[in-house]
Amino acid sequence: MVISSDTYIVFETSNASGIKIVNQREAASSNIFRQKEFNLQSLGIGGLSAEFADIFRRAFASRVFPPHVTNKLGIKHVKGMLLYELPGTGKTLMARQIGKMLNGREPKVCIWFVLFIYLSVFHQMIKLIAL
Ligand SMILES: Nc1ncnc2c1ncn2[C@@H]1O[C@H](COP(=O)(O)OP(=O)(O)OP(=O)(O)O)[C@@H](O)[C@H]1O
Repeated sequence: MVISSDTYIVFETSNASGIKIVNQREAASSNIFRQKEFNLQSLGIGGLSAEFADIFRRAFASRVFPPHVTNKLGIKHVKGMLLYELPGTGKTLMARQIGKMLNGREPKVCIWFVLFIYLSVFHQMIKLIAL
């Protein structure tokens, strides 16, 4: 084993140990997925495994690497995602369940953003009709 100035040593403890390691945030990998089971059935989501895998790959894959790795590789985390599909097909359900799984906040629909999208599409349609 070779230890250089680029070597990171990450200390981990088992949950039952009661020991909390602090001040190694830069080196430690994200623990948002530790002991989280991605079982869509148990989350009450049916038939969206492919969509979930896509969301996972795009939004969360980069977050499993420690910050020093993502910084060096210039990887930027995805911070937002626009889900689009027909009404009632599980977009909100999926966002809500993923949020719960990550101990995040309840998803909110930004009405101004939705309005902006509608106006943009409307504007494009007017331009097409005018041609
Ligand atoms: N794949 C699914 N598995 C289980 N329940 C689902 C699924 N898709 C939709 N539902 C149920 O149907 C209802 C509507 O779903 P949801 O609100 O997530 O749809 P949506 O795509 O966000 O709709 P909208 O575009 O109208 O906001 C919810 O009660 C949800 O639990």
